[in-house]
Amino acid sequence: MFLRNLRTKAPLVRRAFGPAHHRLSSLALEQDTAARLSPALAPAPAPAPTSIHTQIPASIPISVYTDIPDAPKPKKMETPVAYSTMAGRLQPQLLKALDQMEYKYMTPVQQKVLQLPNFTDDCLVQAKTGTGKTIAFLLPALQTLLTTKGLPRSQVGLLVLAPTRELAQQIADECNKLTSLCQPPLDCHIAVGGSNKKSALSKFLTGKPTILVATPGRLIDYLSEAATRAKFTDLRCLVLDEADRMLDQGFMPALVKILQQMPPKSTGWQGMCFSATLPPSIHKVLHLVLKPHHVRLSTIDKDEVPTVDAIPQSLLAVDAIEDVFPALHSLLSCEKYDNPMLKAVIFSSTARQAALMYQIFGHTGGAAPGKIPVYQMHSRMSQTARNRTVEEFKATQTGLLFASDVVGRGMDFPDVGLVVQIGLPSDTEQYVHRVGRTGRAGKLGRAVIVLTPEELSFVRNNRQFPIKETTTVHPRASPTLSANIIRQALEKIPEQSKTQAYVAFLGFTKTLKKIHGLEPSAIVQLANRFAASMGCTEPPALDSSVVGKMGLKGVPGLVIKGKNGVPAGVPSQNSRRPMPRGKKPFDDSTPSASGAENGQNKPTGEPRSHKRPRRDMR
Ligand SMILES: Nc1ncnc2c1ncn2[C@@H]1O[C@H](COP(=O)(O)OP(=O)(O)OP(=O)(O)O)[C@@H](O)[C@H]1O
Repeated sequence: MFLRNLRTKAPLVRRAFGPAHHRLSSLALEQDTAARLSPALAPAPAPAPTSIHTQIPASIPISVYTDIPDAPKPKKMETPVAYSTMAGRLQPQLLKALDQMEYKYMTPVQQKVLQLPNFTDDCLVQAKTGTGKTIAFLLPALQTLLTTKGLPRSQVGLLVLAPTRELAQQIADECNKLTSLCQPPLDCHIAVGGSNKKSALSKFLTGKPTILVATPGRLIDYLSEAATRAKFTDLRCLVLDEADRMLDQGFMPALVKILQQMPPKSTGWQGMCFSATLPPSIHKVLHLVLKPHHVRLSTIDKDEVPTVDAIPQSLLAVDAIEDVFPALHSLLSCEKYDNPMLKAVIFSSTARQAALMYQIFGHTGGAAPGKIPVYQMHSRMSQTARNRTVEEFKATQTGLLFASDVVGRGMDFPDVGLVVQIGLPSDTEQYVHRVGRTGRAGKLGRAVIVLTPEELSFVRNNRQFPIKETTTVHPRASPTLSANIIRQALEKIPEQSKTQAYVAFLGFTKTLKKIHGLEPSAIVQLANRFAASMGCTEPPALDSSVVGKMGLKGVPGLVIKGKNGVPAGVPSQNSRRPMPRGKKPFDDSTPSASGAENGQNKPTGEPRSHKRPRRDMR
């Protein structure tokens, strides 16, 4: 495998993934790199290398990582309990549906929830990603709906709130499977943004929506109508999936508005909060949906990390931001070589970067390894394109999905074997959820995080995760070839895409100022190097209003339209000569140099969703 036993060869690996000009550089350049990196990472100076690579100063002191704990030993599996034992406690039509879904045994979280003496208790439930929490909250809630006398089917008895449209749809799909045998039917409606509100609302008002799965924004729209509000007077259960997200500052105002339109908690509706991560910050707001004496369940031990044990987590530390795309290319090529049916999700920090990487690796740039479909998923796409991507990526056996965090939580894409995170997640919880897109339902998976020196503090500050620095150079890895393929791909990417990715990078990096510890001028410098890594010969020119909104007015290094000799309203010519340094012919000497494998001759990775992204959806 590509990423193994790094410790002995780390300096070599990092050199291998440096851009062409790094690798051609003299010792002086390497020393310069070391000086640049050490302050970011190591409190102590780097130990002198003692290996055969003595002539190469270790840019990152290996000792920094030696105390990262090994992956925890998997917990002893408890004997699974069959769903058939729930006869008498769950309605026969639910049990039959579970059987049809081939869910013979309860997962641990399902077992814990279904062993509660009372299915109508308020509860806060934590269980690892991919362990069946959806069924764990749906079953007790559906059981209540099916057994409560006097609940009119045209009234919403169960309301599930989820943070994203795709997750809401996925929950509704699972719910429909569970209720498929119920007679009379239990109708599940969905209220999410990006769809035709008028027709969905009309169906909701004229139909029998006993269950509603919604995202907060669209539900608030719905609730502005008195007739819609009247549908909730008999509410029996409210579930917050991804509860910590639903209760964070971003969603809190919307949640409060929704709760104001619901019957008061004193009417007795049940509150259920589920997530793989429950940071302490949520406890002060739990009272909004849970009674003070609610039940707390967890399948995660106190001293255990919330990531799945069966997912080895690796760090691929690159020398510099310029190395990220070539390193990713090399990683994916080697992974594809090892596993021709590779199915991977590659997360980016921003929608624009996800779109850019889709272009680099997909139809436009053609840098993906041969014969692998490439998909994109982010908030800048139309909802139709997003839905199509979800459907197709769920169904495909192999493919690369370049995604932003719209699918970072909750989404269940079967058989994803690899998750790659490019750069920092927005927070520790998001790291856990992204990793959790693989290794689901007991399957195997691996997770890699690709970090630049400026980002390595994430590993240092989160030693609870068993992240191992990666090492072994894969025999098929050819950094020169990867750098060249990426350079060629970047030449085909429209300048506008690069400018958008640059602006998004600036914005995101600024929001993470606390993590980076970077001053505004350093953020701009880093963003300008990101621009260089996209093949821009100068930083993209920005409108001064954009710069003002980001709070970066007057920060040196930015190119402002109408200033710096750049005409107003005209984008800078930043992509005419991409990556001018280190331009070299393809490295045909490596085994993986065939055009078919590396996409030199034709656009590899046929895109599956190439509808033009819609502007500013978020
Ligand atoms: N009892 C079961 N037996 C077999 N498979 C199951 C069972 N329950 C759920 N699954 C499957 O496990 C997978 C993960 O389920 P689910 O999406 O509910 O996980 P989750 O815990 O909510 O994950 P996340 O934290 O990422 O939201 C799904 O593919 C689901 O079909």
